[in-house]
Amino acid sequence: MIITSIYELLTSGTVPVVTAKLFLGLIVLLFLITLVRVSSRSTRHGGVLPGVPELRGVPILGALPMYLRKGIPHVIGRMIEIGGDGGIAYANVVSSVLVSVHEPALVKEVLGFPDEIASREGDTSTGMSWSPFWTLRRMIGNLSLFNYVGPETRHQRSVFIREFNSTKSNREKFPTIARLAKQHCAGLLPQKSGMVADIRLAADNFAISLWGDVLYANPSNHLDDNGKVRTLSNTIMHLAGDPWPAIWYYLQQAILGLLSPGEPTKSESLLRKDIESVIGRNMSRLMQWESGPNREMKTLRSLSVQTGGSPTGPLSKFATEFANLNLFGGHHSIGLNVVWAIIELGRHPDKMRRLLDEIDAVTPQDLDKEEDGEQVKGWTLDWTRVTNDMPYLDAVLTEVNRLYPTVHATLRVMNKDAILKGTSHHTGKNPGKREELPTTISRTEPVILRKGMIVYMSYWHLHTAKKYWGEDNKEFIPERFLPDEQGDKKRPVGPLMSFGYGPRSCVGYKFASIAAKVYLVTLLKMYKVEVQGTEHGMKLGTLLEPGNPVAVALTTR
Ligand code: HEM
Repeated sequence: MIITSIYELLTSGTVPVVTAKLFLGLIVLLFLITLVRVSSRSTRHGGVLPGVPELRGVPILGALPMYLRKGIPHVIGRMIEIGGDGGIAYANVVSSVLVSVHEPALVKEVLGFPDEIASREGDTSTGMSWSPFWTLRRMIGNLSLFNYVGPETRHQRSVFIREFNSTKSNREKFPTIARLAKQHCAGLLPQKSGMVADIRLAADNFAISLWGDVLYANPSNHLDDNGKVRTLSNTIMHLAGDPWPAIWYYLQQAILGLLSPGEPTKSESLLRKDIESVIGRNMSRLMQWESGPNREMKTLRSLSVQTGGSPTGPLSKFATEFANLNLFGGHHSIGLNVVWAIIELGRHPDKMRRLLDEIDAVTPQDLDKEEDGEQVKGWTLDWTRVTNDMPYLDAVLTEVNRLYPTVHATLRVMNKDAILKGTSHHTGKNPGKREELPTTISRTEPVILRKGMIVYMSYWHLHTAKKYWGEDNKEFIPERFLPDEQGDKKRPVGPLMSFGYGPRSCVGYKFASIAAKVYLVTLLKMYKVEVQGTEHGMKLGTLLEPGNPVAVALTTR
């Protein structure tokens, strides 16, 4: 409230501009001094990281100006450059320490740490955390599996895995995925061929509709309230990856004492209200469905029942948390997979041809089939054929996830001091039997990661570095994942972690992958797709996205 009043006063024109600037400057100075004091309390460790290259910034603030101006992906990129073959570098941001670990063996070691040693949020009791997961938690309302730690996590993961990563449950969801993919693709061409569509919007809408149907029996989830789910999801995604909400939060919570730790700000509360209204509307749909003649249990209810909820009525705590999380997660990852695949296939007509041949082979035209009791001509998608008989499709998606990992980086905040064991090995290949990948780490003493340090790991770097992938590291070559004509796999295959690694890796990727595959196959089966323009750019924000909209011209095949 005070912030809003100050802001209103300063922008009302009643205070001279110079006074306003001086006043704001004073607040920022006050904030930075407190930031230095508080952060130094949480990361007091002297000597920072002996022997590890430092990305130097400006006095006192360190890399903060770079972080605020260019974003964290840029800071990570610079640390990777200076860290080189050592696989590790650091930067001070005021007196927080950001570390980049970017050598596969070391990354696996950090991602393998249990929660008590390293977690996504770290200690948030000071009200300050650079971790985007801390901002995310305030926006989507308390906890989700992303920030849970402790013994309960294992049970939660197993429930998710059963529901989204198991063959049995994805096979059950397959008819819904295939039906919605057909409906959405057909909807792209209401009147005439040659129409241009925004493929990002189209694929996101499919994904939102799919989640709506699977969770709540609401396939029009993408249309309700003029596409509110997509807008909300975009807002959450962009705010979570932006450092400013963390700074403003700290200013309001720790300096001005306007909030208790973890309490959302006014704008975060408004966002939460919007989320609640979307979920409330979806819950009414679910209740309607459950009171109807259909006996099939929707996924959200199933998640609820598996975690102690009753078969009707309010959801279990776990299922409610997932409903919140789902507003942010799940849509973009499916949509982006499709968009990058279309961009790259558009750039490589030979690879598009090879994929089309495979699609046509598994979806013969003029197949006589029965739909709603009538014999119709058409094509159909079959679970077994998509999952077993489409190796090229699989290779295309794997290559898309290599070059464009939607989650391009992650972080862990150290909760305790821990030795990075890999750094005690010396130069050479495959030191000990701990790691299969070549490593060039050369160091005389091991690195000790200290409590409070924030360790970033760039999946995108691991996926595209020349030293792991060879000379054609940046090229789109799905064939690298297939055997050659002699049945040999000759190309070097480096580290692949698009779905994370270790005890907190992705629990939903198989569902996401089958959804992206089915939509892609359906789109390419129905239309000749021509990507418009060549410069789509690449934006490393919270997720890895194209920098510009991707328009495609569609002609019926
Ligand atoms: C192409 C699609 C997807 C990609 C690229 C992706 C990627 C990832 C990655 C990289 C992580 C690990 C993050 C880290 O190391 O900190 C992760 C974790 C997670 N993912 Fe996914 N994901 C996808 C789809 C999904 C779907 C559909 C769900 C919904 C069920 C989901 C739910 C989660 C959850 C809950 C976690 C946290 C798990 C834990 O902390 O134990 N993901 N995902």
